[in-house]
Amino acid sequence: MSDPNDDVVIRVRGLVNQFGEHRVHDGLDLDIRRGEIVGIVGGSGTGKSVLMRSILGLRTFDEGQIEVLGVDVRDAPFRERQLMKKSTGVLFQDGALFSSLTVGENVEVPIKEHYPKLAHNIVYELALLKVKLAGLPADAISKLPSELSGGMRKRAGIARALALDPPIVFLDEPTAGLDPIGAADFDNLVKTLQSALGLTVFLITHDLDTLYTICDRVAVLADKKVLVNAPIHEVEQFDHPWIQEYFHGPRARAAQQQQARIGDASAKAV
Ligand SMILES: Nc1ncnc2c1ncn2[C@@H]1O[C@H](COP(=O)(O)OP(=O)(O)OP(=O)(O)O)[C@@H](O)[C@H]1O
Repeated sequence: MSDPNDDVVIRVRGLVNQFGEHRVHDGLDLDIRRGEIVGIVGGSGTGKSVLMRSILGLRTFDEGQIEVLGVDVRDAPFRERQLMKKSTGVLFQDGALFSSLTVGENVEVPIKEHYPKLAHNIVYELALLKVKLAGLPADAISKLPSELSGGMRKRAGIARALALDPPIVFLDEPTAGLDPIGAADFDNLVKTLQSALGLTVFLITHDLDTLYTICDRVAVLADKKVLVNAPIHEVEQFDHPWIQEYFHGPRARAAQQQQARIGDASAKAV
């Protein structure tokens, strides 16, 4: 199915997900290209998390085909699927850190799982590197998640998602529960990681500021499909009631104005 020369790193075709009588996805297609931050939006219950879990191989979908980095997430041999797993880092909505482990130990979990023979001091150094990459102070490595603020816990989650240097990361509502300054800081971190590491980012969000500030494309889930997957200014023009309400309501206008102010400030700074 995939052309090795194209730059699509996640390819979803004809995806169907159904729970009993309830069909959540019905023939959903989606392409995500290397190095892009793609915001996944849609009303509550439109199946954003189910889509993410399907791509990650955490849910057995009912029909369709999904490839990540050219590997069929369902039908490829076990070894290839394991390699694919190493190539994807995930930050779940609640952070999903082990509460009884320190931040460093949390980051070490995937490293130890995939490289069980690595010397302890090297595992520690790698974990420290990821903690710093996520913008945490070095001493956060020995803290328990409960000793950190919400924003710092999200950063610890990012450090763990980056533990194995994956080229693709999945973020589920990363700015939910953060105050506006914390959310903007987190957006900056994601953007910086994208440019520094060339990361591809699959980003589920309801946060309009995030969509306007850092997303290269926005994919809208509605009517059991991806309605549109395009730069935000094209998405805004798409003729669909949910899109019109979402992108032209008062919250969207505030986000657009904020984005225009940022644009003006950077133009003046040049
Ligand atoms: N394990 C499950 N069993 C039954 N129904 C499920 C299951 N997982 C998800 N669903 C249903 O699938 C639909 C999509 O759920 P999903 O969590 O993907 O939505 P979402 O778009 O991420 O929503 P939100 O924005 O509210 O987080 C919902 O109606 C949900 O109830």
